[in-house]
Amino acid sequence: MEAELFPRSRVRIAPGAVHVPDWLDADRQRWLLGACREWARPPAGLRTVRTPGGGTMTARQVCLGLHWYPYGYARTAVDGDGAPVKPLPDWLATLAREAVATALGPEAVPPEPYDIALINYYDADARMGMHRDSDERSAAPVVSLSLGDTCVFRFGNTETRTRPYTDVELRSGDLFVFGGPARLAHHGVPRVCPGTAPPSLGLTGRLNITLRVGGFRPDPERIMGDSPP
Ligand SMILES: O=C(O)CCC(=O)C(=O)O
Ligand SMILES: [Fe+2]
Repeated sequence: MEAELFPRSRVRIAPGAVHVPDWLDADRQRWLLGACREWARPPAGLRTVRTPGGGTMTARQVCLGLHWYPYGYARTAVDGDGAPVKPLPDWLATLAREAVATALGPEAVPPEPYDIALINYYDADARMGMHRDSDERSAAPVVSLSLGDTCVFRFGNTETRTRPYTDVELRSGDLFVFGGPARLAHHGVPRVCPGTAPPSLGLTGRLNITLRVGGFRPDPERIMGDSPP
């Protein structure tokens, strides 16, 4: 972990997109990491995501609340072991609301509860291409929490996958929230910086947790999309 002379300050990266450095203290990071390790176990645990074009995502993923697959949501791990997705605990939904209030202000906290978490694990070579989080039906802000290795997080625009964008260093404990006019901005992770996790955390690699509101009706088994890859 790098130690600055001055603490890093919060930055509004774009209207509706705010980076809050060091939002999670060391104890909360450890707690969250312990929880991620449990969620990553089968059934419906950490998996490699296959894309419809025949490729695989380099970040591996586990979901809570609803299961994301390219490109929709389901109640079971339709592209994994088929088991029911693990529930999203109330404390994590509450943490998401606190995050939005901190980053964007209390008026930006959505009325509906956060009901989806996507947890991505990046090893030293993993990255994530520019994309939009557009499979949800709600406009509620996306909350992103980072643990472990630092990464370069690229936050772009709603129109194109390319410039203009801003590269932000996300470190262990950082919060990033994007909502309002930034909710559908393209973003990605071009690079992880291996060996930069705080040694006391005990994680090799990087974990990112995004919390989202699905905005789906309670019933159907497969909520969007057609067949899994
Ligand atoms: O790992 C990150 O910081 C971003 C993850 C992301 O964009 C996603 O899960 O959709
Ligand atoms: Fe995303």
